[in-house]
Amino acid sequence: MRTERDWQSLIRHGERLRGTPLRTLVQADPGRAKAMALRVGPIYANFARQHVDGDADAALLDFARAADVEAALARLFDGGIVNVTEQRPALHSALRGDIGAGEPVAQARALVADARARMDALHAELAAGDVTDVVSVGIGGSDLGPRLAVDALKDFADGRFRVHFLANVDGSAAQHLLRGLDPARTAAILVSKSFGTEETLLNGAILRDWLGGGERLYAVSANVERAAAFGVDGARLLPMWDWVGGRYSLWSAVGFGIQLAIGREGFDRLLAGAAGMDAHARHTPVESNLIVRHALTALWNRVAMARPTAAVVPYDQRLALLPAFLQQLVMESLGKSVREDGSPVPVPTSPVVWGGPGTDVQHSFFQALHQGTDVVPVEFIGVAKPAHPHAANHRSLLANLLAQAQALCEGEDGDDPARHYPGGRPSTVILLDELSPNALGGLLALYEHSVYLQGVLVGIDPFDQWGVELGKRLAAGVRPALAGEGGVLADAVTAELVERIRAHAG
Ligand SMILES: O=P(O)(O)OC[C@H]1O[C@](O)(CO)[C@@H](O)[C@@H]1O
Repeated sequence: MRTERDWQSLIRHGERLRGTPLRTLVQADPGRAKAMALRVGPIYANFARQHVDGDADAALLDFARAADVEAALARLFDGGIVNVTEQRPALHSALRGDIGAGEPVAQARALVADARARMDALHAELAAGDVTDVVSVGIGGSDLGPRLAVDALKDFADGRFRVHFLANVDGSAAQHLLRGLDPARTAAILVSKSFGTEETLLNGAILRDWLGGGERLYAVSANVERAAAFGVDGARLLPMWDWVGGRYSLWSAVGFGIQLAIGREGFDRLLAGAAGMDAHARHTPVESNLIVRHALTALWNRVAMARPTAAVVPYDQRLALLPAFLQQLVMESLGKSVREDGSPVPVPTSPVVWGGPGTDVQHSFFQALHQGTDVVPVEFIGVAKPAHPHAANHRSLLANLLAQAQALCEGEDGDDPARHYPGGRPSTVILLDELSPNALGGLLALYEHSVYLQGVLVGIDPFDQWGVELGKRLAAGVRPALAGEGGVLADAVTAELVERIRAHAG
């Protein structure tokens, strides 16, 4: 656990640096552009426009060493109990490579190999039939990662299946999706680790009825009994395990939809990219470890510079869903107020993560980034090589990315206050050589491990999500009231709102 003194050192460096404009730091040292950059395989990251100097950097690295991040990474990969409140390991790395050691990891890997073989068999069975469309039904971690990967990698689709996603319990989502599909040529995969998630069960029931039975109904779950009770044949059930967190699960059978979209080889390359990042995380000293640098930068902005939000802006339409994926990964993992031992966290935790694809968002929220009263650190993501022939568009896209990052940092003085750009707004630029399955795998693994280390640095459990439970419990009481079947609702405001809804629900 961290001590107050450690935090004070970072906070003091933050206060000191507030007196030195970011652009002064950047302009004073032309070597910074190269010195503060790292490359891991197809992923290059440049931190030169973070508001950090040599002394602050040294303090951050000291902080990481004092928290023994290397041992923490070894603990993660080797199956240590890193999910303390649930007393579990978090073995997502065992889904994609052979980085870890020890008996729990070996056992996990054997289960994973078996699951992959079953995925291949079901894939072959589906491919041999006349199914053209597959609907992956799930929410949160059982949706966001696979949905992002299928969308981001559509240039790599083998064309055999169209893969769709259904998450929201709003019936409009199911209605609009199914309107365009033929039940005779559609299969559904119900993806739910718990098989107890209300949204997935309700949408799953719509799909089961619409398909006319369980013949083309598949599931991925750790709860075999509940899936069977729902009507899923054991032969069409793929496994999940409690040692894989939902938001870290796209590499498992939860990503079956990804395999159906881009083929077994494409899925393998996605996993290989993540495994490459695992190896980098495990074997690279802290000062040149991209994961450590990324995590320390996030910690710096949140704690030392007290930035309450963080924006993610991919300049690539194929990564439009990345901000939504990162919202769950970061905010469900780090949105905690107590440490593993139950004591209050002495510093602010998860930033509010938000964002959208450039250049679109330049025409919506960038005004506030440039001239608003809050400083928002931005993570820009660009892809060097396009997957289309429109070279002029691609140059424009990347020119905008580079110009925005420069403008946010440098600003521009103006006599007219309305036209003055204060600058001093930090950003990181991440460049992928191309948006391949391998590069996407590496990028997502980078974020996973950075979030884990941010949890370690703060002392919280990044693998639980108890905060989501209360609302779910209360919804169970409100539902009958909405149907007019409930008793008296204890909360007067909720009761009033129920009455208003019932007056118009029809
Ligand atoms: O896979 P399941 O069990 O349906 O859970 C879906 C999602 O719900 C959550 O538990 C949050 O409500 C997430 O952590 C999880 O990814």
